Amino acid sequence: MGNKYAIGVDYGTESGRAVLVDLSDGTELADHVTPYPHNVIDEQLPESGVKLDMDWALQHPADYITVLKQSIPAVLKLSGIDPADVIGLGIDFTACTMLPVDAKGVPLCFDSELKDQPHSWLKLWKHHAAQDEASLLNEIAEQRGEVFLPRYGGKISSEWMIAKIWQILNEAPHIYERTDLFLEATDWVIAQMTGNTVRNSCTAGYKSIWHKQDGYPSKDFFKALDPRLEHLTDTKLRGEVLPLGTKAGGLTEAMAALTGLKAGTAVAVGNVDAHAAVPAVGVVTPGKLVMAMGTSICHMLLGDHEKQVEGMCGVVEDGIIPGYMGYEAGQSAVGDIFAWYVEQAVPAYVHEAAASDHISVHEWLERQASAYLPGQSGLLALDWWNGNRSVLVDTDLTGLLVGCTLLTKPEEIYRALLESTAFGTRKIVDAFHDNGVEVQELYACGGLPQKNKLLMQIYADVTNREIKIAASKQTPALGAAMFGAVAAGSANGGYDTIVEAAQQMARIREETFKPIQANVEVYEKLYQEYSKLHDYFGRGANDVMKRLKAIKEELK
Ligand SMILES: Nc1ncnc2c1ncn2[C@@H]1O[C@H](COP(=O)(O)OP(=O)(O)O)[C@@H](O)[C@H]1O
Ligand SMILES: O=C(CO)[C@@H](O)[C@@H](O)COP(=O)(O)O
Repeated sequence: MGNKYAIGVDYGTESGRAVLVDLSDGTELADHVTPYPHNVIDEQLPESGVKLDMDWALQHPADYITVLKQSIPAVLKLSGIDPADVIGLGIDFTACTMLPVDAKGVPLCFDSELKDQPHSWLKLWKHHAAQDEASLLNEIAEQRGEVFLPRYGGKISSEWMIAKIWQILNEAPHIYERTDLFLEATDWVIAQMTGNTVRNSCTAGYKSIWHKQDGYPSKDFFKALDPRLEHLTDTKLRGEVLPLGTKAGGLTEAMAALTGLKAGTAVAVGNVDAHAAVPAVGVVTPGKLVMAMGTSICHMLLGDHEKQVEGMCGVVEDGIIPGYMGYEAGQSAVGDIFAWYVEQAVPAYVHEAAASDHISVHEWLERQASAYLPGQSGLLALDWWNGNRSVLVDTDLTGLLVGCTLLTKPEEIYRALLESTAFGTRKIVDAFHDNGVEVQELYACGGLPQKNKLLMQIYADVTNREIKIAASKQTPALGAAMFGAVAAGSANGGYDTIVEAAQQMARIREETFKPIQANVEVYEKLYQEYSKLHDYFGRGANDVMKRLKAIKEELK
């Protein structure tokens, strides 16, 4: 058998990327990025211009097919390989990114009667408008002593499936009625590729409160939320839940024509972006926390036992690597905070200086900020520009910057924002480690480790741990390709397990970031201050952030 290949497609927040990988050693022969034509829809619906409320974030499902149509032929062409040698395909996605579909699997937003109605659209992971439903769900689950709650750190997030579905039911009952299935976008794309609608155990476990042994929460629980939800899991959430790496089916003739691949090519069940990245950096055992660092951060960790950790996103058996408990935590905004600052708050002279140095504003600010020592700016920030996903699990929290004076410079604020996100990660690392899920080493992948060395050094200093960096620029896509190879199986030139695939294909860089002791000591002091602010504003001593939000909403 000559060389065999797999393609992984990573569906991020703003674009989809395909990577074509040699299965013998993980070499990436080609990659291609397709920005979503409609990007994130958070102000008004396409065509109709219907305005969206605060905290909404939608996407256009057709954009995902555009990614397949553009990026797969592009990687085939760039690599020059014979498409018949591509034996497996995998995808990974942001999550919970969900949509309502009709009995034929067609998104309701494609229906001309419904397309002007926001709830018929696909809700992106960072759609945060279902907080009321999430809060009530948590209250009811706690009162009833639901056993699932501790598995999700004590709180179900407004980003996840049940809160989003409930919001649709509350605000647009007719859309709920018209829905045949609520699907994760990752499962919908797989259904388009294979003609088979199946759910994957990763999104079902982390985002839809599904458990390998117990299944979904009871009908009684759903009835207690709202009698109309009583049969949700047998009806609109029905469907087989398959483990990661399972073959969902073969590529359809229509998709083969669209992509240039062979019909029947093995396609793995869907996966989540951050989770797919874990085997792609070679992590298949406990103790190693993988950070997928981009617009947000997802923190992924394996454990031998199910432990309770405050505010984690969840622990799911086989949720990342079969045979282990997969733990997830996260920060809802990281790169997004830096983007906000660069786009909304940096003075014109900085943009001009960056342009004249032929570097990006981020790079200019990083260079200037690198000249400061930890603590030298006198600034401290809370990283809640898009709420707090772990450990407080509260999307109504907002950002904070303390210590500004008339002498404060943009690069000092930029540095304080970088540091605030590192403190947020430290909270998560401590929450795991102190609750018996050990964190010995950190691994980083995603866009940020490639873009900002200062950021990575700050993370090493704040967490006092060495950080290893993924060699691939498209780590989740590489992981998705590895799962595609597992779906194909060794008999076809792939692999039988993800562990075997990781042994052959995963790669990290030689360069690592090691903590610098002098920095560690200053950051320890700053972290103690961060923790005081974190608890004061985040644990109810002063709910000013929520009151400000309420006043803003009243004035809408
Ligand atoms: N030099 C930089 N330093 C820090 N952040 C950056 C830099 N350049 C871009 N970013 C941020 O990187 C984020 C995009 O990360 P990336 O991993 O490419 O995307 P995604 O999260 O969609 O997968 C954006 O939020 C952007 O603000
Ligand atoms: O929430 C998850 C995974 O559970 C992510 O999909 C979400 O944070 C989006 O990730 P990106 O920032 O687009 O890489």
